[in-house]
Amino acid sequence: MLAQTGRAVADRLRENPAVIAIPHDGIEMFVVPDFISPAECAALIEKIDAVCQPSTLLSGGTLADDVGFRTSHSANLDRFDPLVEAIDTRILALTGLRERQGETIQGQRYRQGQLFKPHYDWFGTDQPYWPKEAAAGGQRSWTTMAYLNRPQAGGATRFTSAGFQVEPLPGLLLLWNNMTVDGLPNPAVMHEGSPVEAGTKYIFTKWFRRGDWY
Ligand SMILES: O=C(O)CCC(=O)C(=O)O
Ligand SMILES: [Fe+2]
Repeated sequence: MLAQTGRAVADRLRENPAVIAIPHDGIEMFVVPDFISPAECAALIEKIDAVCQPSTLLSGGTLADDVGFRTSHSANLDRFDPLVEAIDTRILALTGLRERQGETIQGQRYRQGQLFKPHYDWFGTDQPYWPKEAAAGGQRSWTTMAYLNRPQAGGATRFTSAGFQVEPLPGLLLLWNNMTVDGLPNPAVMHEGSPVEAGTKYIFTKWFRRGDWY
């Protein structure tokens, strides 16, 4: 099931001329330049600033005790906001995923010195949070993430095991499959939001579940 989802999305992305595959052994990753327009980036940044709160980690997880692990601010955007809805609709058309599989778009703001240490977006099924997540659509299949601006220095998304990084390029959508081609959690997709060295970094993330998130 997760293997099928992974393949269906990847096949659809490969057929789309606007999508660029990032070739890397063992990871399915793609980018779409200019997916978010400059006006949309600016509007999203305003919305993020208006509602963001200190970012959280999954409660009871092994990482939850490390206070310096994720020092950014996060904003759960209103999924019925017309701009958010429009972007959601484009991401669904791009990926072929179902609306109800998608978590609400979450904005992230990193000020100078802030970071998100190396982690997986997939859930550890041995973790205390898992029963709750299992009931809320289950495992995360695809991550979609867009850069809304470029900080003056730092803030790349570094794939720490795979050994490459994606630089914040405003408007760029980055997509990757959190699962292997066999539909199992992929150890190769460990990544971090590396520290912003100067300026502020704004992104959004939207994760997709195996089943219905809501
Ligand atoms: O800030 C980044 O570049 C990565 C963000 C991230 O990994 C996440 O929100 O799950
Ligand atoms: Fe992540």
